[in-house]
Amino acid sequence: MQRAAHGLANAVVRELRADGRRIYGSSVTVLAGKGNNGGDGLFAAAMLARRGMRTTAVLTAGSAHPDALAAFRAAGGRVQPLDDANVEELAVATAGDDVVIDAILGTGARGGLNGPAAELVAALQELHPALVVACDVPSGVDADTGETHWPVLTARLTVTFGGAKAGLLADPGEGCSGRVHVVQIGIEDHLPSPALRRLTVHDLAKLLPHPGRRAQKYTRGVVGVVAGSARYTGAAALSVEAASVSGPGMVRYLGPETVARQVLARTPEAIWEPDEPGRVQAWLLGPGLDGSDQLQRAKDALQAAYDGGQPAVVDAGALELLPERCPPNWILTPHAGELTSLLGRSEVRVTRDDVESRTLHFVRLAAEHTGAVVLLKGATTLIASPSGTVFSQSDGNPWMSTAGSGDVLGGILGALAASYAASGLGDDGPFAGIGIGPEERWAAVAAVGASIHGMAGKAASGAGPTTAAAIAREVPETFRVIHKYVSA
Ligand SMILES: NC(=O)C1=CN([C@@H]2O[C@H](COP(=O)(O)OP(=O)(O)OC[C@H]3O[C@@H](n4cnc5c(N)ncnc54)[C@H](O)[C@@H]3O)[C@@H](O)[C@H]2O)[C@H](O)CC1
Ligand SMILES: [K+]
Repeated sequence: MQRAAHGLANAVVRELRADGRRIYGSSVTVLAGKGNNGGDGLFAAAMLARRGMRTTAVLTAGSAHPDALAAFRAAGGRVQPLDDANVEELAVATAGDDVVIDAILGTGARGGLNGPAAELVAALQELHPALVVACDVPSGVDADTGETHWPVLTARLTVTFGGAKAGLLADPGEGCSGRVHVVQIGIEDHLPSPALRRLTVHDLAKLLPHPGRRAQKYTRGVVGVVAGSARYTGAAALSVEAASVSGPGMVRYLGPETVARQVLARTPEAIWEPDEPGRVQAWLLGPGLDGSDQLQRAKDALQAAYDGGQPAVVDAGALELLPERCPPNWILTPHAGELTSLLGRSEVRVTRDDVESRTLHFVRLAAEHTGAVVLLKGATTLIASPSGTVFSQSDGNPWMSTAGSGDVLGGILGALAASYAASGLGDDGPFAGIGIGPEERWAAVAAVGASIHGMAGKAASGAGPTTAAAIAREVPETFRVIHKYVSA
């Protein structure tokens, strides 16, 4: 607990300094619950009091961790028990402080806040305190699933202990947590393996496909793309362009001649396949599909992938063409609305809102029911393997929610699937090298793609508007940025 409290107190000091504020004389209120989460908060506030901060503890449950409360009082902190009569007054006073530490509920929470604590947090959320730092998890966020129970006080920073909890890596929980800072407290070796895994740029540097000295275009991975239509020519152009800049040996395009002309105008390196396509190592099916001819081409390609054991990235309209059970090297890329339809195929009747409030639960369920890797697109992208492992990537920014962005993601994924199908997923490959087991590797491939897409989108956007085409154009530079992290 002391190490946790030290980590929390130091993070608060760093954040205040980054805001250009003095520590001495600044004010902090810790909202302290009755358990060990409150204990962490009170011990941390005692340390801040000893550094000259004006400190108040609002005891939200009447009692508090005895030793921590004693330490807080001994350090000169002011204690304010919360009750029905002083909610408004305490909310206004707390909101005016330089820092609010949310230490009401942590991993011991069952459901969300209630009573005066809930009223206080709801009022504080409306008053927008200058700086909110959550202790371990924002109170009201389920540490295991990321599900949230209103009200939750949105944090700028969450200081968590031992490891990033799943609830901080899955929406809606991630959206309430701000930046996450992990404090090592010496229990790491005793923690179960994380329920969610996030690939870092260092992981990506180890995993990115690299052509061997004697590579040639057929050995580096050829991807077949069935996308677009007379009505949605852009989807074909964007997904083929994105695939071609993501490292395959070649991109074969299947679609109507009118669309192929526009595709080749943007990506002359692609090969149009008007009839039986040449050999591919992976498929991308679905962006912008419309009309019976394209749907038939997608059906034929899906059947060829199924019969040939080839990986397939299945997006948008092609999601309607899936067999009852998919091979584990298929990557489905629904958004929340498409996930509800996917789940409906196995009689799971949910709404888009249901999915968005329980993203981790439903992405896992979809992978289990379909047998495929399921990549659920969103502010945080979750990638579930049918084996139950989930990756969480959150490298992009909200400007990427623009037309065609999903088509670009599909192209990146298709190219990576082709490159890795040619080599890299074996037990002697880079995925095994970072502890990714054989049943998780296709989910990891999808996580690599989601991360590259996010990084490219954030770079293309800077802090402003961008387009899907600009995201695709940023992919080569993103590979170069990642490559800088290759340890010498
Ligand atoms: N796990 C570890 O190795 C460490 C944990 N640390 C900190 O401890 C908390 C978890 O503390 P715990 O006492 O188990 O529970 P909480 O403090 O999270 O919850 C407080 C208490 O409140 C009651 N409660 C449960 N649900 C509700 C609710 N919805 N409304 C009101 N009250 C509720 C219940 O009785 C709980 O016991 C962890 O987050 C860390 O901050 C250590 O510091 C580090 C090691
Ligand atoms: K908390």
